[in-house]
Formats: sequence, C-alpha cells, structure tokens
Amino acid sequence: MNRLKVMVSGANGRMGREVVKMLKKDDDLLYVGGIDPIVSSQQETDDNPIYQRLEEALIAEKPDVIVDFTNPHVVKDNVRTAIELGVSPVVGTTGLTLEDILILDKLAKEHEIGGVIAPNFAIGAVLMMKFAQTAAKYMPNVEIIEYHHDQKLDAPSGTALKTAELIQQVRKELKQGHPNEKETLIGARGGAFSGFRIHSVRLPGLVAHQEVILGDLGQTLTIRHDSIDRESFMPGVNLAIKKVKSLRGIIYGLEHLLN
Ligand SMILES: NC(=O)C1=CN([C@@H]2O[C@H](COP(=O)(O)OP(=O)(O)OC[C@H]3O[C@@H](n4cnc5c(N)ncnc54)[C@H](OP(=O)(O)O)[C@@H]3O)[C@@H](O)[C@H]2O)C=CC1
Ligand SMILES: O=C(O)C1=N[C@H](C(=O)O)C[C@H](O)C1
Repeated sequence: MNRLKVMVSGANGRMGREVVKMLKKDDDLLYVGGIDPIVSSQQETDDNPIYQRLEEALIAEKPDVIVDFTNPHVVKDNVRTAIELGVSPVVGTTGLTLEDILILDKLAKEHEIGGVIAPNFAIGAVLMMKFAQTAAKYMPNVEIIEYHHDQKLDAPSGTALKTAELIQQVRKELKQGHPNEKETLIGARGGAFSGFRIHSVRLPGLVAHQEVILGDLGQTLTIRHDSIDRESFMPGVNLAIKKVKSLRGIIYGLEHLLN
C-alpha cells in the first residue's frame, strides 16, 4: 500500500516537532520534510529536508497532505497556496476567522480538495466544547476562562472562540452581569462575545487549559479540560491526516470526523 506523503509547516515549532515525531512512528504515513523560516540542523537530514518557502517545498516533494502549525499571520496564505497546488491542508493553527474559513472552503471546493481546520485536536477538548454547548442550552449564564503558556500569540484562543460559537448557537440571548456594571480597570471583565465573556490567562508553566463556568440560582457548573502535554493533540492530527483525502471542501472542527 502507498504511504500517504505528509509535510509539516512550522516543523521546528512546539507543535511541529511533536507532529514530526508522530509521523515517523506511523508506518502508514511518510514524512517527506518540513517548512520553517529557520532551518535547524538537528531536524534536517537528507531524507527530511527543511524548506524555507512553502511553494518551493510543495512543488519539490509533492506531498498528499500538509499539516500547518505556524502562526495566525501566515496561516491563511499557507492554506491558499496548498489548495492551489492540489495538496490537502490539515490545519491546527488558530487565528482564522469564520469568514476566512468560508473563503478557503470555496477555494477547496473549486479545486476538488478536502481540508481540515481544527482549533483543538485533543479529544477531551472536543468533548468539553460539546458538553459546554449542551449545558448552555439549560444554563445561559456562562463565562469562558482559557489558560495558556505565555508564548501564545493569539487571544482569546481558537478553542475559546469555537466554544463561544457553539454556545451562541443554542443559548437564549442574554446580556450578563449588572446593567450598570462599570469597569474601573479596562479589560477586567474580559472580552465580550454575544452577551457573555471570555477571559485569557497567559503564564509560564501552563500548556493549554479551559474552563467553562455556568451559573444559576444557588449553583454553578464547571466543565474543565487540561492538555498537560502536546502529545494530547496527536491522535486527532493523525485521524485528520488519514481522513482528509476523502473530503471535499473544508471542515471546521475535529468533531465532524468523529463517529
Ligand atoms: N489545533 C490544535 O490542537 C492546536 C493548535 N495550536 C496552534 O498552533 C499554532 C502553532 O503553535 P506552536 O507550535 O505552539 O507555535 P510555535 O511558535 O512554537 O511554532 C510555530 C512555528 O512556525 C514557524 N513559522 C512561522 N512562519 C512560518 C511560515 N510562513 N512557514 C512555515 N513555518 C513558519 C515558526 O518559526 P519562527 O519561530 O522562526 O517564526 C515556528 O517554528 C498556534 O496558532 C497555536 O494556537 C497549538 C496547539 C494545539
Ligand atoms: O497555542 C496553543 O498552545 C494552543 N492553541 C490552540 C488554541 O488556540 O485553542 C489549541 C490549544 O489550546 C493549544
């Protein structure tokens, strides 16, 4: 059986390094090289070149799938380039807007290409988002607190935004808090999303964590997920790589690939 050829954009980053390790352990997948602005001698071997430019890499190696864990500033152009060159993108990079995703979906359909964009590849995080959505239907007073390492570029996290979008679909419209509430320190109440709030904590020592807290008369419900190691994302990335060639257009969220 032909092994699926996979490249990794952002191969020298925290997630990229983990993905390369995972690919090298899977006999059904063939890692054919990475893309990263800084070529690290530790990672580059004759078998696994590291390119500095995506287009050059895709033309030279002709992978089936490109996995992207780069940054919010470059991800949209990366996905567009991959689709135009006929390579299926599996994207974990956060920072794409819903409008960006619609544009990329249209482009992917025009090129008859499948793609996966998932703000969180950890199964526990997907369940946390689903449970929060179910709970918000019955308990519409809700706040999201996400906690990440202090090198993260975007706030709020992609996971928090996706959670908020899922909650918004089912939650009775309601502006929370006291109508005369006054912030005496700007930002103290977090970011406003459709009448509820998202708070972002950044500290060394954290990996990726989120709490959704729902309140009602005399009770609160807290739904919490913790990624304590980046290994937590790898089964989801692996699943997306193996399913993406059978898709047409972009799916947004790992939940669409789970039974
Ligand atoms: N969906 C999910 O499950 C998860 C998503 N993420 C997301 O993944 C993204 C990456 O996170 P993380 O690995 O921690 O970040 P890092 O900063 O550790 O890694 C990003 C890497 O991409 C490189 N890079 C920058 N520009 C380009 C480019 N144009 N082409 C190729 N490589 C490029 C960076 O190089 P340089 O440093 O030189 O700029 C860096 O090596 C973030 O958006 C994060 O939110 C993270 C974890 C899980
Ligand atoms: O930057 C990270 O680390 C993470 N980013 C994703 C996000 O923004 O939700 C996923 C996970 O939380 C880790």
